[in-house]
Amino acid sequence: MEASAPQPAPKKIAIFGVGLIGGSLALCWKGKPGYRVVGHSVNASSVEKYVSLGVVDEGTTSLAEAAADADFIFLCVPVGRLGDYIDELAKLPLKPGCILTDVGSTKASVVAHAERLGLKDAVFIGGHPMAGSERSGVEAASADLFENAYYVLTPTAATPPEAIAELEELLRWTRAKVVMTDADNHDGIVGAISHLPHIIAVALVNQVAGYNETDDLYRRLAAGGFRDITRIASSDPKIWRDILVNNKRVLLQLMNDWRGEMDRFTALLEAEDGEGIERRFREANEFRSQLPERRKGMITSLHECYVNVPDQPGVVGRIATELGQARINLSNLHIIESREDVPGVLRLSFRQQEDLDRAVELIRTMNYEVYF
Ligand SMILES: NC(=O)c1ccc[n+]([C@@H]2O[C@H](COP(=O)([O-])OP(=O)(O)OC[C@H]3O[C@@H](n4cnc5c(N)ncnc54)[C@H](O)[C@@H]3O)[C@@H](O)[C@H]2O)c1
Ligand SMILES: O=C(O)C(=O)C[C@]1(C(=O)O)C=C[C@@H](O)C=C1
Repeated sequence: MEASAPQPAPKKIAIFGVGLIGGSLALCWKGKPGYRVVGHSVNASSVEKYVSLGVVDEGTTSLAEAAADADFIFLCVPVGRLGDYIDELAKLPLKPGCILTDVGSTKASVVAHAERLGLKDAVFIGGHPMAGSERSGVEAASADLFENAYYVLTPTAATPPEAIAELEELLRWTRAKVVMTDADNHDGIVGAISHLPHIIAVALVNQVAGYNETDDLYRRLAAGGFRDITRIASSDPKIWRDILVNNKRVLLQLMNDWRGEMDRFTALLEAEDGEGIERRFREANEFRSQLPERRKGMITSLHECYVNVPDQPGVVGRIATELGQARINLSNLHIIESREDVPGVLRLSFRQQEDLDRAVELIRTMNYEVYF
């Protein structure tokens, strides 16, 4: 009998900080042939939790054990701790060629830190997946989190191209689109499209919470618009404390520009310049419509329609009930608009085209306008 060829050892991926992002990354490689995912936390009860959830193959509280022989190390801890982890790892005998990367929401300081330190055998490449959630912790982790999102890498002129290619290859399992830029450019752009919006959302919620202290109707009337613009105000305070302080220089400039935007709006209002206000909305609409739409596999396989519904109690429930009674499988129902003076719009999603076709027929017999 011929002896079978020896299998190459699986690539070891060590993940430090198995929370929302670390856990989601782990799930992209867990169970894939040729990979072994090891999680690290300082806390034994955290290790127990994500091992029992099946997010990693193994877990440990020992930094040295997690890092030993790792082919890839992902630092997924808060931005304020990244430098400390790099310092600790630099003291260990890392596997020659090991790729050390992070997922922090800011890049300039961590890239500069790694460069200053000059790792011996490992190569550091800054990384940042542009996907996330206001939720945190491993319970919120999902293998689909990064699908079709951008994943930024910030190599420097000194980064070996083979190491970048190796990391890119590994990241293919996330189904994200890798994009490269330098760390400073990253921090400027992400400051504007992510960090400033988080500040604005939190400030707005706190402003309204202040008014609400004397009248609870503020809270009760806060509907779609307020929810849409403030979802991210529920993000983890410690994660965001670190991000904002780390990107202070960029953010102070952006907040100055923001005050300018507010002043221009104030002037338009003072002058009752309706045309000017309309123009600002049109301009915003035009830019916003160019934002990339993130299509996840789950969503692209959906078949959707829109239904105009009058603003009357029970209409949404009636439509859902009729669909259920007709055994039409509705996979999602989203109320896009609901105000007193305009009809609401419902978005209905189905997994099968056949379900959509039957739903459209049925809803039209209920005399609601359906469109696509
Ligand atoms: N949340 C997002 O939307 C998002 C998106 C992209 C990148 N990031 C970045 O990813 C990193 C992790 O964020 P997350 O959203 O996964 O947070 P998370 O709270 O879900 O996970 C953080 C992990 O780090 C550990 N941790 C927390 N404090 C620590 C400390 N002081 N020392 C050591 N370990 C600690 C936690 O146990 C947990 O495993 C951050 O650097 C964040 O900037 C977040
Ligand atoms: O969707 C969200 O909740 C996010 O806040 C995700 C988000 C973002 O602002 O887009 C937040 C922080 C990250 O570093 C990357 C992505």
